[in-house]
Amino acid sequence: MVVFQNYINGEWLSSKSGELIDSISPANRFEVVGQIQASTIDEVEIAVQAATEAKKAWRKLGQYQRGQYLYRVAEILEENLQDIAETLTREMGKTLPEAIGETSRGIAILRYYAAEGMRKDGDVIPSSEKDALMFTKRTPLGVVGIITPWNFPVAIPIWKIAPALVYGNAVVFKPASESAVTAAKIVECFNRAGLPKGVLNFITGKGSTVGDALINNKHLNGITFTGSEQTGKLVAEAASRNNVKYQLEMGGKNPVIVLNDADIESAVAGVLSGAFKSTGQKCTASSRVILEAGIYDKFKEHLLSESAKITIDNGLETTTWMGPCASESQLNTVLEYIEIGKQEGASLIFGGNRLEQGELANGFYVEPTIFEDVAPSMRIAREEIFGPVIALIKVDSLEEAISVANDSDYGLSASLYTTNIGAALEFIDDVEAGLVRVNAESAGVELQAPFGGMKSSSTGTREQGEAAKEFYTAVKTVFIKSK
Ligand SMILES: NC(=O)C1=CN([C@@H]2O[C@H](COP(=O)(O)OP(=O)(O)OC[C@H]3O[C@@H](n4cnc5c(N)ncnc54)[C@H](OP(=O)(O)O)[C@@H]3O)[C@@H](O)[C@H]2O)C=CC1
Ligand SMILES: O=C(O)CCC(=O)C(=O)O
Repeated sequence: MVVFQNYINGEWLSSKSGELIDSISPANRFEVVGQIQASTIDEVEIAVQAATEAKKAWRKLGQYQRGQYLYRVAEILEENLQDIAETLTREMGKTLPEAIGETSRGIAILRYYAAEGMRKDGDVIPSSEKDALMFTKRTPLGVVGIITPWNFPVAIPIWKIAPALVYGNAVVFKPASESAVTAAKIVECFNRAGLPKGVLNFITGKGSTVGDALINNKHLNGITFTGSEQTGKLVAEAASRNNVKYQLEMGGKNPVIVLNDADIESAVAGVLSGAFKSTGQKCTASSRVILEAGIYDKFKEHLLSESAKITIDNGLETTTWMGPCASESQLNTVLEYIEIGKQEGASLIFGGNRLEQGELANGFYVEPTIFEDVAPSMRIAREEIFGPVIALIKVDSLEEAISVANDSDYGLSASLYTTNIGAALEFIDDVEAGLVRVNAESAGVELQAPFGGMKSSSTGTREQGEAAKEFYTAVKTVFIKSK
């Protein structure tokens, strides 16, 4: 059994608790992928102290030199791509091609932020005084706490750690327990790149203890979090209490509108991929499919025939299109929502069952599931399920479709399928979402563009691309006169 330690002040260390947590494979509950430390609250404090001690030298090193470290991490991650992608699939369940894609994305993110090392960190602003020089200069926050979920175990940690580091912050990183082995392997790439001690610290353990101690630590200068709305609220409360800058990425209930004039093939392909890839466990996953009445029957028929072709099995098998849910609790949530949908009076027209034939009985497999006759007020049309379940909703016009799409507490991603440019422009203008997609699926974000949502989906400034700088730095406005 491989045991993964914490990484604090440049050293891999076992927790003083002496307790370990098994990280199991969702494809087979009897396979333990590795064991992680059930750390103590004191160890969180030690990790924050290590970051606090390291932050000044790291800031003084300069942005260019910090970027050079990220290039080295990218190279090491690339050398280990296959192993890390396989670990991701074994630990979290998504298919190997998806895991390879995600790990490659992690490498690209590292290189993007490595190059930030050579980009500007301020602007010159004309002063009203003729002999003065006035400019802004970005400065790091100091110590940033990073808490990540299990659904993108490589990409999300990297899209938080890489900008945090290049902009000069020291980091304490607590990953989701369900994907902590993959996270440890990512941290090892930073270690092998020779990062100065204390600049990146990694601590595992339960969210309710280790995560709670981190978000309530008074020495943090920033907290970035991706996960559930419930935990996000706790992060916001703790950060507000301690006057710490924070950024939250939480849920979605992402609509896909398909108009009568849409290309059916492309709309069905987009819905299948957006709703069922990664077993629907993306905050950008499509969950409400809002169809104009004139295309409803044809779309439904094609969607059902394509859904029937989905192969479900262990993500390591080359023939698998969709893997298991990431955990037993996630599977149970999905099954509960399927029951809720039936009780609410929606019609189940595809799937709806746990899969338990042969080896599948040892894992957390569920069929892709499609409901119709779904009213926008039903819970399956309002609450985030985070599984392969979609609700078909019939509407009579674009205006009604946008109104249904906006009738949600969330506003992360929204798609429209149409060949009418006027309809596309109206949608772009009126839909309440941070990611607005036309003739493209709701999931899948580009690393160089801002990522985040409206309403309950996100709080704080955007992640990724250049936008990340807003969160990880503060602006100093400098004014200089010659005498
Ligand atoms: N926006 C997104 O991308 C995601 C959304 N979700 C949504 O959340 C639901 C539940 O998933 P779940 O994994 O339970 O999400 P959580 O919000 O519980 O977990 C996200 C992260 O927060 C940590 N955490 C948990 N409790 C606390 C706490 N009290 N203080 C500080 N950190 C904490 C977790 O640690 P630990 O793993 O140790 O509990 C994990 O690292 C999903 O069904 C889905 O709807 C989930 C994942 C990603
Ligand atoms: O759609 C994507 O690629 C990213 C989704 C995401 O960030 C998430 O599910 O947390």
